[in-house]
Amino acid sequence: MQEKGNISIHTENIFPIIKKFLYSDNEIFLRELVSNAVDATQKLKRLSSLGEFNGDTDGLQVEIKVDADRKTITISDQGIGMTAEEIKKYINQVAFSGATEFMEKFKEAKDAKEIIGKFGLGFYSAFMVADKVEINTLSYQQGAQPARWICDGSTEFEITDGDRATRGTEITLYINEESEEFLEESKLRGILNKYCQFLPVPIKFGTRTEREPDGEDEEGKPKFKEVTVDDIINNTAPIWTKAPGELSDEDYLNFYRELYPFSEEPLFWIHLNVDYPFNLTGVLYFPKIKNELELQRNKIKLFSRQVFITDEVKDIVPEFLMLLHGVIDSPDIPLNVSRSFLQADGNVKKINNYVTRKVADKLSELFKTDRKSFEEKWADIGLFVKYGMISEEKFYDKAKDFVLLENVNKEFFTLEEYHNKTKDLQTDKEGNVVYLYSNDPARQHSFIQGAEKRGYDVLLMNSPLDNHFIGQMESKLEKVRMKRVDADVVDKLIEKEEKIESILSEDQSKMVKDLFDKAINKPMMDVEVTGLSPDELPVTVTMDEFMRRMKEMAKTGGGMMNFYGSMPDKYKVSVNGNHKLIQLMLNSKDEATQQQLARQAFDLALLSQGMLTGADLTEFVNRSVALIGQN
Ligand SMILES: Nc1ncnc2c1ncn2[C@@H]1O[C@H](COP(=O)(O)OP(=O)(O)OP(=O)(O)O)[C@@H](O)[C@H]1O
Repeated sequence: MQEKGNISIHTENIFPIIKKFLYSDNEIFLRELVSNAVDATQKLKRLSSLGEFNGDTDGLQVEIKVDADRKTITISDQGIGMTAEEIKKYINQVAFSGATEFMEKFKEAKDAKEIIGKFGLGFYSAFMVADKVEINTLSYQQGAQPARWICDGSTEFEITDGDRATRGTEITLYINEESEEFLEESKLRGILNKYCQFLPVPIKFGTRTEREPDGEDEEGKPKFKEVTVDDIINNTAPIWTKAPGELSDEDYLNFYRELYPFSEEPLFWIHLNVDYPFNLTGVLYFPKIKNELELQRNKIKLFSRQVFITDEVKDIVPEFLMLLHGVIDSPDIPLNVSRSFLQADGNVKKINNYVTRKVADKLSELFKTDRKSFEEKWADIGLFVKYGMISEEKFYDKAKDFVLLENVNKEFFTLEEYHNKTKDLQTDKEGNVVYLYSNDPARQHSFIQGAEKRGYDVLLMNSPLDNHFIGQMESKLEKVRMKRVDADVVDKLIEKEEKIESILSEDQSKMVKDLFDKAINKPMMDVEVTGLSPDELPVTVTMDEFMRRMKEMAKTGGGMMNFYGSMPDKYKVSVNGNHKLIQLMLNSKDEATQQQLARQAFDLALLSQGMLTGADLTEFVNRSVALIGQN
């Protein structure tokens, strides 16, 4: 038999065009051809289980070989094979019908890349790297004749009788000049590891030597011999294909190590398994995140029936879940994922919601069953939970019951517990419960101490997301305000009805203000004389909560925020009129001494917050030395 024909493509130059646009990703030819070989093998197994094929299906494998001299790569399987009729139908028509459609769409397309993503490349992706492709195949059907198909990348093909003696298909690629890199064994191995690591049929790529026990020597010590075995590059039964009940913790940990060698152990994991309304399996691991938000991304691998697709899972899992590691396998996601496809696909949204829910459920379960360990892991989990709460409404609704607030004394509270803890002492005159927080306990030590002396509690909010988280809590929690502990003097942090009166007369207050204004002599320092408890510090320097937040936002945001960003830093200098130092100042009639005392008290306030630097610090030290010397 010999038959020549024309593949039904109207445009002659289809391959050069496809090649050109797909060049950056041309390694996927191997994924496509190996998965076809795996499919053919799986089909045979299915026929066997249906009783439609009676031969042996044990030990079926797919083999990849490179011949650097002949410049060929062959992919062979022992699957169902094809008859000449089937080649015509599946290769000439089916495999290439995509190409025809592709060309039609391509002609009117504005963005070629988008179009490419929508089409399964399938068999003809072979022409991205090969000048000529040959199929040698023998169908499993009784009495089938072997067939050979050759195509040189033009639209012409040739089918002849083949000489293959065993069932299955062998595809030979005659690698073109630009693609010779694929003839390197290490290159090919890398691609196989990337795409085929978990395919369900053993993939053989060459051989390797192994040590095998070989009896005992004269002294009774075990002997070993070197044997050559097939190098099977894949794990055919990765854990996500198994039922959770069959798996131990060690299995999950081992799989994690297989995915991410040299990584720290994960904190815990979730086994995903759903078959309605979409199919999805997978295992997601919670890594130790700490603060390296950016570094951790792109660690989830996406598979479709155990074929690796991509590790860019944006759009398939919500943004915050991209911090997780692991695998997701869904046949409902096509091999060639394109952004536009994902955005339009209803399943993707459902997958998104499902994964979010499962993650929230798992966290909730951990919290309920072992709160102590949950608290211990909070440094890692916390960032993730907060990220989720900020970015996903659905996640917020679940996480609000297990998100923890940590105070500066390393105690943990749920939102409800914290509210109950603080509501009595920390409610202001407008009925708002004011949550105090510190983003830098070492620096804000004196403020924290002051607040704690009042019986107030101070939260620790020092993670990179806390600014957003604080904003979110205020908008979600009714009548809760957040204030950084150094936003004002402690008496005014939480404004109450009762006021401590200043013992100074109006004139005296005015005098003290003038004295300080003069001594400080800085336009960004606003002096205010107020009556605080006598045991509060004589001078405290603060920046208003609103102003500080606006400035912080201006650093990251733009637009309206620029207005605040461009304003100079403004601080409030609260002078405690009830402190005995102020009396001392007023009693001294010598203005120079008064000035010196005012400046010294101001500098001490700056010093306690690490704000005293440069020439001011030097001057302070000199002045202090002089003051000690006076006694
Ligand atoms: N190794 C093989 N053994 C048996 N049949 C094969 C083999 N390779 C390809 N075929 C047949 O050719 C058809 C076309 O293959 P092609 O890869 O282009 O598309 P596909 O596998 O159906 O879909 P996809 O675009 O997702 O790869 C297959 O559906 C299959 O029937």
